[in-house]
Amino acid sequence: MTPAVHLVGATVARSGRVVVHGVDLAIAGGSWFGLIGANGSGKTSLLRALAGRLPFAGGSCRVNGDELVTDRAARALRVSFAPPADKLPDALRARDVLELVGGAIDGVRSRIADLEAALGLAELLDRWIGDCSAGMRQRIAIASAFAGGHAVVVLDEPFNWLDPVAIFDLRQAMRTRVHGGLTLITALHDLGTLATACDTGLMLADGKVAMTLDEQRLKAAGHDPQAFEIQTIDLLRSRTA
Ligand SMILES: Nc1ncnc2c1ncn2[C@@H]1O[C@H](COP(=O)(O)OP(=O)(O)OP(=O)(O)O)[C@@H](O)[C@H]1O
Repeated sequence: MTPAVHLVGATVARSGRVVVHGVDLAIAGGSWFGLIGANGSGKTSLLRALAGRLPFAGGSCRVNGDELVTDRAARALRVSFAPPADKLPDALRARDVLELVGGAIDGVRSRIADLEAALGLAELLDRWIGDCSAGMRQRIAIASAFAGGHAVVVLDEPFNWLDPVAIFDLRQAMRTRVHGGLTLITALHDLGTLATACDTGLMLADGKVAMTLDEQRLKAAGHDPQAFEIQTIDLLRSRTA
């Protein structure tokens, strides 16, 4: 079956320096892919390029079979990406942001009804972003990634700043969406979520693939998250030493 996302030799440069070197990965439709790695290992650069927010410097990037490596605009249309929560404009309300991304608010709310409770959105809609806490901004940023009804959604560390209840509820709601066909790609620093919620993934180190996490490996990780955490931390330490 054609992967929802297929990268071959994907390369990304920042300020003229290559920071993602020839990454290969294939993500099945209707699955949750987790990207892990040390600070500065290239996760955000790779995800921003996939979502058309940065150019690729080389390689191939297919989305549902279509080659889009040189077409940033097409990637941005096909792959939704949550804006960085701290970059949301203070002078807008949550409902303005959601309408900018997804059109009339009633349509957006029906599209994200299953996430509304997890994100506590009803209480946020009319709040000015300038008056929001970091966790509230993160809730709005995540809601906006789903507002357009995309089938492929990229979230860069979505659980940052969220309280434990929101993390639990959002993880469950996103898992249910993945069962329903969503392809979800997230950078994560939380190995527990990787082990228990993701279907596949990989570890980046210095912009290169350091470990591929296939379905079998993550299933085993889900059965013994502690052992997985120890092995993964050891590998992360050895790759950043
Ligand atoms: N705007 C930028 N301009 C130039 N270089 C950048 C920029 N943003 C990131 N980089 C560099 O690109 C490399 C990869 O950074 P990136 O943000 O992709 O890593 P990351 O794995 O997402 O890190 P973190 O876990 O800290 O978010 C780093 O060496 C970083 O210094």
